[in-house]
Amino acid sequence: MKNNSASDKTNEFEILLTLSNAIAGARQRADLWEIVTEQLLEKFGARYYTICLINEDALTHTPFLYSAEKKIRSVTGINPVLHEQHPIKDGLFDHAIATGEPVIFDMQSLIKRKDIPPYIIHWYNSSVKELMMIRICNGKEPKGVLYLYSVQVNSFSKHQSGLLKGIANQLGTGISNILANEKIERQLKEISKYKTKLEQENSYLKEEWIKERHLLGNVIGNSAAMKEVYDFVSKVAASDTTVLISGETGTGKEIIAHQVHNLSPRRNKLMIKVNCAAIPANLVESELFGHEKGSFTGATEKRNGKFELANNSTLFLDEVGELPLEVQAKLLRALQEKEIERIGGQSVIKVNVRIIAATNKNLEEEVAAGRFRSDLYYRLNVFPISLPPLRERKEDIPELVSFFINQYSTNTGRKISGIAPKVLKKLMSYSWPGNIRELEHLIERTVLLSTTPEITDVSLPGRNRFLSGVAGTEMQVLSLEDVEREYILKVIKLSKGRISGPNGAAAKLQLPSTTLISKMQKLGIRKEHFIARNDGNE
Ligand SMILES: Nc1ncnc2c1ncn2[C@@H]1O[C@H](COP(=O)(O)OP(=O)(O)OP(=O)(O)O)[C@@H](O)[C@H]1O
Repeated sequence: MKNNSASDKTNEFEILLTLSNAIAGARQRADLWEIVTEQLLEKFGARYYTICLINEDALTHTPFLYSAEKKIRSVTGINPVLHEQHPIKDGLFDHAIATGEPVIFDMQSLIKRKDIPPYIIHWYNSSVKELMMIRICNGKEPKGVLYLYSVQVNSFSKHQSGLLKGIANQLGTGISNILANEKIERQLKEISKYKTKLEQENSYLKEEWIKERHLLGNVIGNSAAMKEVYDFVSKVAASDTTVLISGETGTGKEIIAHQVHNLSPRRNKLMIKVNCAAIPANLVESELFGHEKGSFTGATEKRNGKFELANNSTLFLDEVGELPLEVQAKLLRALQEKEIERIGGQSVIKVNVRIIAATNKNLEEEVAAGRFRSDLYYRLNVFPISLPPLRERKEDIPELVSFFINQYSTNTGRKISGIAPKVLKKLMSYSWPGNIRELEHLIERTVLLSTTPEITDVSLPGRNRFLSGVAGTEMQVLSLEDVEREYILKVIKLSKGRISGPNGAAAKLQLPSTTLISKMQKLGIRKEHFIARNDGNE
């Protein structure tokens, strides 16, 4: 294509038309790659090509489309398509942009120039003899440069200028369309990721909503101890006061937290729960305060924390005693300042959150042991509500039992009408270390296993720890070991968990503390037995 006769002109026009149509139809990079590789190169006698585009910084350019790297034969083995940012002012790229006309270089002489860009050296080492460059514009805006490489000398000619300029213009429009498509695809992907995240969040909220509705009105118990709790709940609910609910495991701390929230002006929004013990220590902070994308390894997405989710609502911090000390400091700050900062975030976010915290630990002891910040303890302990263990409100057992029988027989479709009085007596004589949760699970199991309309037996845990003084005629016979164990536990609790010293359990039992400790080991009494049941009165 070196002459410029009339028939060549017609030919050029046809080529331009064909290529323009093909380029206009390209939707993706792969389409354009095929057109350039299969239709354009040959027309110009080129073996390889690169299309380099100006980056957003307007200072550098990067390869956008290029010959299949496997096909390039380089004597050094180095691929000349360098996937990096090259300065626009590299003496060639800027020259092509500035002239707007095709520029042709003989590689032999080009290589002798000072400060030639590294990619030129590599193309030279790939047996390239000639280079032709043309600016690519979208309308008037320069987008990049098309580099055509020939492995023969005198392949390119100035006569090809008109055709090449026409094609470069078409390429400019085609590339802009492809970039716009890629941007839309990226955005769609983002939207779909965001949608999945929202769906997950939504299903969490729905679950909590169902739970909350279910819990409303289902707080059972009319004992004096529970009436006192309800009284506290009704007094504190309407305010924004921080509530600290304490009690052994399974005493209903969460159900009471829901009650406080549901009686508060914030009830139209969901109470958000964080179980501080269930989340690995290194993730609690992000769970509470959220994080920015890339703020730590694994933070691939920006995430809002539960504090933000609970804005204008209630945040329930379950098992607050398990919070690592450094997160305690951040929680304190959030409570004091009423603002939070996402991990890796640059700004603070104002939040209006009512806090309800719960713990089955004795937080005063945790403070004394240096495991819980005293300033945070005082911040949380504004309005304490202590839930009694089930063994201290045994009069609630019959009502709870019939409530759970009802609930589980409805759920499982079994027709269980009630429980035999002797079985109820057995339940009332048990000490319920797992409290209402333990009772609930036992009834659930029993309902499933029951073959009669009335429950005639229950299977309590192996070493049944029955209480003395049970009303009724049956006397539960305990092993001596069980009695000893119960008694020692009782004395230790009476001594506020102290074993040795003048007010310790050993002194009260008139035993050397070493003897008491070895007895405790023999009987399997561990610290959590008397610390968890901090106010037991068995
Ligand atoms: N007064 C109650 N009436 C009816 N069900 C109750 C009552 N108290 C607790 N429950 C039920 O007992 C189970 C345990 O209650 P909850 O989770 O509120 O206890 P918790 O004190 O928060 O326990 P943990 O400290 O182990 O988290 C739940 O299924 C709850 O519905």
